[in-house]
Amino acid sequence: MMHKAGFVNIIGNPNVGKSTLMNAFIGEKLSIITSKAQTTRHRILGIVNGEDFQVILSDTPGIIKPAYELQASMMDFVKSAFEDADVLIYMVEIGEKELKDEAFFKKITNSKIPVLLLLNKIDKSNQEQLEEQSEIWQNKVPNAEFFPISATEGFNVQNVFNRIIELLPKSPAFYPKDQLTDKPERFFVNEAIREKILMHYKKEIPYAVEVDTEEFFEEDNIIRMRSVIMVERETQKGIIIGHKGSALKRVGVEARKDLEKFFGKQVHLELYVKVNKNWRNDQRQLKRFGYNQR
Ligand SMILES: Nc1nc2c(ncn2[C@@H]2O[C@H](COP(=O)(O)OP(=O)(O)OP(=O)(O)O)[C@@H](O)[C@H]2O)c(=O)[nH]1
Repeated sequence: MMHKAGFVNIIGNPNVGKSTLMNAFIGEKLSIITSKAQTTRHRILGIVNGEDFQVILSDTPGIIKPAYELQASMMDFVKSAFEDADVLIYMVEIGEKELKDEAFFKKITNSKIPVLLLLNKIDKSNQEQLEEQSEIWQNKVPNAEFFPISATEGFNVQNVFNRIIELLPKSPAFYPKDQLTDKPERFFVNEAIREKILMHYKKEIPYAVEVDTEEFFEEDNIIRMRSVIMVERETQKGIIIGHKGSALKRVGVEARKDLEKFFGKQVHLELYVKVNKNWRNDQRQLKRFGYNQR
């Protein structure tokens, strides 16, 4: 039996649905999803295994013009997406007319790697709009194969996946077949907590937050975790904690429930909040959180 394996990188503007698609492929909630832009900060590797294939997916942060150091290093992850892929997925959404970064757009239209152009969220459109946008995008990226999809409804998702398998090179697997991701367990703890923070706090708070899981200790029946929520200012700390600790408690309870599902085990999660001034602009700290590869 012929075995195929390779790397698929998903790129596109913030909030178009890249994480949702990756999770639809994988069938697990690996990448956090919220309705705020810039949810994804890292490249996340997700692996879909079949008897005769292994698809290794990277979900990249949305394309943005960097305004501060964190964003600059996020864009480094995106650049690296062009270097190691066998298939590129370029995702746009209904209503989107152009890519903000022209240099980047050129890279896609000149790509030597096969490009699948996915027009996502078609569940939100009518037939007329769908036809109009399909034409616009096919003209803009003539080198790509075009698929209208709905990542949340699962429309056309299987066809895209089948096409990926066809395009992958003949190769043995790169990772053990029972592996789902290259990220350590602590990473998913951080992400689960960050998801709740994105959901429950407004404005600049989620963007000023980093989560670091300092302890992850697995016993027979329970996993004990301790995580610190870092903010940039004292005022933000107060907001995160909330009146009599109620806001923080809600984050903890909801994250714990998700983590219990994810790990299939009882979880004890201890959360605390710490002020860490300016972490987003500090090269050394960004490196420590795994952002900076320069
Ligand atoms: N209606 C509709 N909404 C969708 C679809 N796919 C994703 N969304 C929603 O779009 C929002 C953003 O989805 P994400 O998957 O986080 O987007 P992303 O491109 O990974 O975002 P960043 O990480 O910020 O780059 C979420 O609210 C999703 O539920 C779809 O097919 N239809």
